[in-house]
Amino acid sequence: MSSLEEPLSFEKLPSMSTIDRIQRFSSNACRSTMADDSGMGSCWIEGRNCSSSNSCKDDFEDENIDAFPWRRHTKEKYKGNSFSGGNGMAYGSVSDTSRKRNHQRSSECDNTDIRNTANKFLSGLPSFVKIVEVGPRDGLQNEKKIVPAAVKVELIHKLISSGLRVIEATSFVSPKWVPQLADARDVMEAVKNIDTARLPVLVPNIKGFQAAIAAGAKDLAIFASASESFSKSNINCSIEESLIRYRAVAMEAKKLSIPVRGYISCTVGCPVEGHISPSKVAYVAKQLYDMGCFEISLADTIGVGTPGTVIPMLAAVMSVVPVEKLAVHFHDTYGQSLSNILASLQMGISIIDSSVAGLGGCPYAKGASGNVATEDVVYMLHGIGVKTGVDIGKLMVAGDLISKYLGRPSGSKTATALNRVAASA
Ligand SMILES: CC(C)(COP(=O)([O-])OP(=O)([O-])OC[C@H]1O[C@@H](n2cnc3c(N)ncnc32)[C@H](O)[C@@H]1OP(=O)([O-])[O-])[C@@H](O)C(=O)NCCC(=O)NCCSC(=O)C[C@@](C)(O)CC(=O)[O-]
Repeated sequence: MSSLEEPLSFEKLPSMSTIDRIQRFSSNACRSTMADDSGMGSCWIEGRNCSSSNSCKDDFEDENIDAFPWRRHTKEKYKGNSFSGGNGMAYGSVSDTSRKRNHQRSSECDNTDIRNTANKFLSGLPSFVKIVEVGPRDGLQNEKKIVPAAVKVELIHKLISSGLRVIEATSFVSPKWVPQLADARDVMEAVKNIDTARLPVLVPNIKGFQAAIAAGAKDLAIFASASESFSKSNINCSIEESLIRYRAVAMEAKKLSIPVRGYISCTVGCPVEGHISPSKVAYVAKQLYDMGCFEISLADTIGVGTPGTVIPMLAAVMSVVPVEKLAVHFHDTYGQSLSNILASLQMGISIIDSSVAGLGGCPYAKGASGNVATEDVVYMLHGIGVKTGVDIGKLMVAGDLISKYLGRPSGSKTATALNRVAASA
């Protein structure tokens, strides 16, 4: 553990005694009254007399500080400092005392066994995941309060500063349909010369394509659906009609060597049609792939999926499109995004869409809530040893900017927790 904003990774395994305790959770466990700010949840310890909450708490804290060193770290390193959101290394590393104690513990147990077990579950994961940040587009498109182009541009700059290398900037769609993005040309004009990140924009048809190219877009995305009803409500045409439009866009883009990403909405569920069959998704994915999309993002637009529905859908799509061309795009309506992402990684996916501060939702998908928060995705990925190139502290600065502008707290649990930890230090 080297910094406040880094999760406990499997390389920094908790001691065997801590794991033993966790495994000994049982229904007759006693609950301490300690207020928990560790991210571990409440203190449940089997077979202990916790009538004295202090002894339970002290004991727990002793263990917990080693398993979750940012608590000690926070207390020691943040005295008098406010959270800067800077580079992780600036926060130093776990205290020597803590390290010594960890060392003693590891000699008491067989850490090789623990490591082997961890590797069994995590070794198949990609070493690096490309995050496609969709906050400025998907994140904002549903916001009623119009965000000025200058704020959108500042947000994009801050996201780039955090290390993100693909950021969806805006959409060239009808301003009557999506008023929030009516300033697409202004945003694109302001960011078109950025060469440190790719800034794709959504286009629904040739009109949008022409406007995007004229404004300086160098990366495009087209968006189809696996649900007939959603296609109608989102882009006012059938799936087949949309594929005809998108083929025209893809052909024009090819002439200019402009890469085109394809989206498929409602890949597991539709607000009108309910369950969507994996074969429908595979059909649309193959069409997008064949028309030249370099990447296809599979969206759970209303966030109803679980690994139980996401895995069969991915399996169907992977039978017609190479897995390295696939991305996943989860909305967190039912709190299933991270488990779906982990399942997707285990299936070989290494491209994940997410939105800073958990902003988002499609205006034409009733009940859809925010996208999975980028901070939460980065926290989990770093915690399981997957690199992203993203500095979570700097990402939180971007999240703070837009959350403050919108006048509401971040939708990211990680950002909320880290801000709370920093504030209490
Ligand atoms: C596709 C249309 C345009 C069809 O809309 P329509 O009304 O059927 O189109 P139309 O061809 O009849 O044109 C109507 C008006 O729109 C104009 N128009 C036509 N095209 C454009 C354009 N490109 N840019 C600007 N203006 C355009 C056109 O010029 C005309 O203007 P008017 O003559 O009335 O003044 C409309 O339905 C639309 O813009 N839909 C976009 C909806 C949208 O952006 N949804 C959110 C993005 S998708 C999403 O969020 C899901 C995703 C990708 O994140 C993944 C997931 O989670 O599922």
